[in-house]
Amino acid sequence: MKQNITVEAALEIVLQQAKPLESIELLPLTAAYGGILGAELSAKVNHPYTDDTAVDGYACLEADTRGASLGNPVKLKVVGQSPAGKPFTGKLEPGEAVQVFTGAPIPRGANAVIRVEDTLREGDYVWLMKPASAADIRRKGDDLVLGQTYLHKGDLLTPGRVGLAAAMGYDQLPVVRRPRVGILSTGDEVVEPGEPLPYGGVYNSNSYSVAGLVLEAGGEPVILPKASDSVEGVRAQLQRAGKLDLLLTTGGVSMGEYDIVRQMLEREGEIHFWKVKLQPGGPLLFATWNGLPLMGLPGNPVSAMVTFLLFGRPFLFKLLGRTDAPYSLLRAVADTPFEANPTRRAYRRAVLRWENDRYRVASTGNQSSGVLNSMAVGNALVVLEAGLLAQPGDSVDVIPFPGAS
Ligand SMILES: Nc1nc2c(c(=O)[nH]1)N[C@H]1C(S)=C(S)[C@@H](COP(=O)(O)OP(=O)(O)OC[C@H]3O[C@@H](n4cnc5c(N)ncnc54)[C@H](O)[C@@H]3O)O[C@H]1N2
Ligand code: MOO
Repeated sequence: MKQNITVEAALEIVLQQAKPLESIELLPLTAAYGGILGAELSAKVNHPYTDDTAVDGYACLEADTRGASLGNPVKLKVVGQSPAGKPFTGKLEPGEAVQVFTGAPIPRGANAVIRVEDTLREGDYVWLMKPASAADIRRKGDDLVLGQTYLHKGDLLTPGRVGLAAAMGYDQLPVVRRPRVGILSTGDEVVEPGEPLPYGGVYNSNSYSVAGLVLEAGGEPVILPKASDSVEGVRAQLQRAGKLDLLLTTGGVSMGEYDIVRQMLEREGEIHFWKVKLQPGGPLLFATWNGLPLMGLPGNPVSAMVTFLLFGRPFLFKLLGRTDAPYSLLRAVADTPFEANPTRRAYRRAVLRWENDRYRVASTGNQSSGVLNSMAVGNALVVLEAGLLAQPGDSVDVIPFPGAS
């Protein structure tokens, strides 16, 4: 078992254990948002289907309209209408115009369009106050070319991408199965919200904050009932939960008194590392139990969330084959001091904002790992290498919380 390793070394071990999921399910478009695309997708159609008009107006021959102006309008005969969805099927001849509506195909014989506001209709005729031009024609395949690949394996299915898939002709999408992530909170003092809180008790927040993070990373959280005090009890709960891809436990890792989970690991597990040089979250543990990857998140509410963000989220991204980064890093100007940890890399909760063309960050205040409020008020972590503090005005590295603003 490795101990007291760096964040980078720990992440490498975590990622080594993350095996991309092979299973793909076909989901209707409305169920696909937030999922990860499991295959390359090429367009089944051209879009636009054919050359069409970008404006409401009249299609005609450009040569017929050259020199048209308010003082010298050009008169064309209107020979038909082409609303979107009901294309004009005839052929336009010189001196003629067809009334068209945005999205309608350009009739055969026409090569230009004039906007309706630059015309005057008079019975079967239309006066053009300007020359018609080809600029308002959208060309066949301008957006999508039949057979070309536009969406890629590993893409996060954002609303724009789901919309694009629909435009490409797909009613169902191959989506990577969401990894099932068990969440097991330990600790005798931990009580479920809604129950009376006894002296010295604390409500279970970890299961719920971490479940939200799992969901946000693309996983399916499975909150397990509080661990009973035997390995068999935990095993029975896990069996009831069905097959898991990762088990997250919270609590009980600080001094190796890892209670049931420790017993489980001793009997049938392998600990890959315990303790990482970071704060909060120093006592993080990572193991394999009975073939199941197990991340022992520290019990302190902030530590559990921060370690999930730094290690659990990248693990799930790899399982899902996501091609986007699990989190981003940017630079900001510190508005308040940020305290260093002498021996570990520190991640300080902060409020990040954009002001006068630059990012600025301010501490959320009390940085104790028990102050969960800081994860609600804050929207970012300031990253400080061991021994390096930051003073107001210094430029610092910042990780914005994914999905927060
Ligand atoms: N003597 C030492 N004590 C501690 C050390 C150490 O190195 N030596 N490390 C500290 C650090 S750092 C952390 S982080 C915590 C981690 O402790 P554990 O993982 O063993 O967690 P617990 O002791 O079970 O709980 C810590 C804290 O968090 C509260 N908690 C636990 N579970 C939940 C939950 N589901 N929801 C809300 N709050 C929870 C618990 O009541 C404790 O207050 O250890 C330090 N101690
Ligand atoms: O690592 Mo603990 O999370 O410092 O509080």
